[in-house]
Amino acid sequence: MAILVTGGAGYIGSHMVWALLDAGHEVVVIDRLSTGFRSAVAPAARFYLGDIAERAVLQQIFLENRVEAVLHFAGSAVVPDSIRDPLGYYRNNTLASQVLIEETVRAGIGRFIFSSTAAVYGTPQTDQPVKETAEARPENPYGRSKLMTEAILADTARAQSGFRFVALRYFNVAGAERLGRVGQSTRSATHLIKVACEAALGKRSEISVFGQDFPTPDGTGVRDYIHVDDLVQAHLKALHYLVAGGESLTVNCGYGRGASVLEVLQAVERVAQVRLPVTFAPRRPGDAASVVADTALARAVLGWSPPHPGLEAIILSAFDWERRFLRDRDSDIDALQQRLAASGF
Ligand SMILES: NC(=O)c1ccc[n+]([C@@H]2O[C@H](COP(=O)([O-])OP(=O)(O)OC[C@H]3O[C@@H](n4cnc5c(N)ncnc54)[C@H](O)[C@@H]3O)[C@@H](O)[C@H]2O)c1
Ligand SMILES: O=c1ccn([C@@H]2O[C@H](COP(=O)(O)OP(=O)(O)O[C@H]3O[C@H](CO)[C@@H](O)[C@H](O)[C@H]3O)[C@@H](O)[C@H]2O)c(=O)[nH]1
Repeated sequence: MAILVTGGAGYIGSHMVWALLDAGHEVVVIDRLSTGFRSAVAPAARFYLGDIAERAVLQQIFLENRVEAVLHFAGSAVVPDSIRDPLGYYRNNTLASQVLIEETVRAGIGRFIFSSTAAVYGTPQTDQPVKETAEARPENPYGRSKLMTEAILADTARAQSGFRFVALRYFNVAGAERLGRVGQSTRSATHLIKVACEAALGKRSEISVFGQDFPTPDGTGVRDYIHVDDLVQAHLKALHYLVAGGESLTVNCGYGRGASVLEVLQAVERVAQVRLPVTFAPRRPGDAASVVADTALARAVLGWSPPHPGLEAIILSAFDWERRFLRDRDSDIDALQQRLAASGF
């Protein structure tokens, strides 16, 4: 039996593929390579170049492979892009997901894990950390496009007794795989930690802090940054949960710890031992002030309680990947592992 990973050539999906293979699963990937890379897909995975909105390619995959679960990462993931191109985001995150869900149900596959996001909360109105039961009030089309897909999944699971899902609401994912086989290679990245690592290595001439007037302790945006390896482990737990007969579930994936933009930039400066070329800019449209996960449900129901590496350890893994990516793709993985171990990660 195989696991289908949509978006398996992307940042998080490529880490997932390695982890599934390591756990002994057969893995099938579909990716249209819009933001992902063929080279990021582990060689042992079976790769289909295609769009999840294309029914024919999905039907071919389900015909040619005995798929027991779908892990759905494919999507568009950049908040500011969603403001510029809302229809593109609804098309790719909501409508294309609807096609995938429909074909999954039609193929009789009853287990589905969805990459949702903390962006569904907007800036939570209740006290933080935010629980899954908090009212979802997304502040941008990206968050709304994902929330609609959550609704499609919930309604489908209510109507189809054989179909169950876990929607994982990721907080801000960062870092590179501990083993160094894969990392974040996103072109023209907008993610704070990646952008800051690029600036530290001279790949960018400056890094902007978007907004200093948020209602947060230092006025800059606060997020719950989580290491990609820990997120991938949450998916393995979610898969076991569904296989064991667990009911459909929507659950946060974060550490329950917030860091401001300035705290992240200071940590990058400590890790990289450089001063960053920081400039200050107005708020970025669609950005929430602060969002930090309540982690109780993930611990209680999935048994997922990652060891909470420090922010610097997450940044170090991202920075080392970025440097290897820049200088030498064949650099010594042992040395990287030793540095990560020495950092307590
Ligand atoms: N990175 C984060 O911090 C974060 C946080 C919350 C949720 N997410 C979600 O996790 C998922 C993966 O994010 P990522 O950071 O790895 O992004 P990514 O852009 O690196 O990966 C997305 C992958 O999906 C592929 N893809 C996009 N649309 C497709 C389509 N219609 N058909 C086939 N392939 C398609 C892309 O080519 C890419 O390989 C996304 O759904 C994103 O919304 C990411
Ligand atoms: O150059 C930059 C980039 C970001 N930020 C700020 O840093 C914070 C984090 O921004 P970013 O790294 O772009 O992440 P988010 O906009 O929070 O979105 C990420 O995290 C979400 C979950 O919280 C995911 O759903 C998205 O896919 C993912 O891009 C925000 O306050 C931004 O305003 C800056 O100040 N300067």
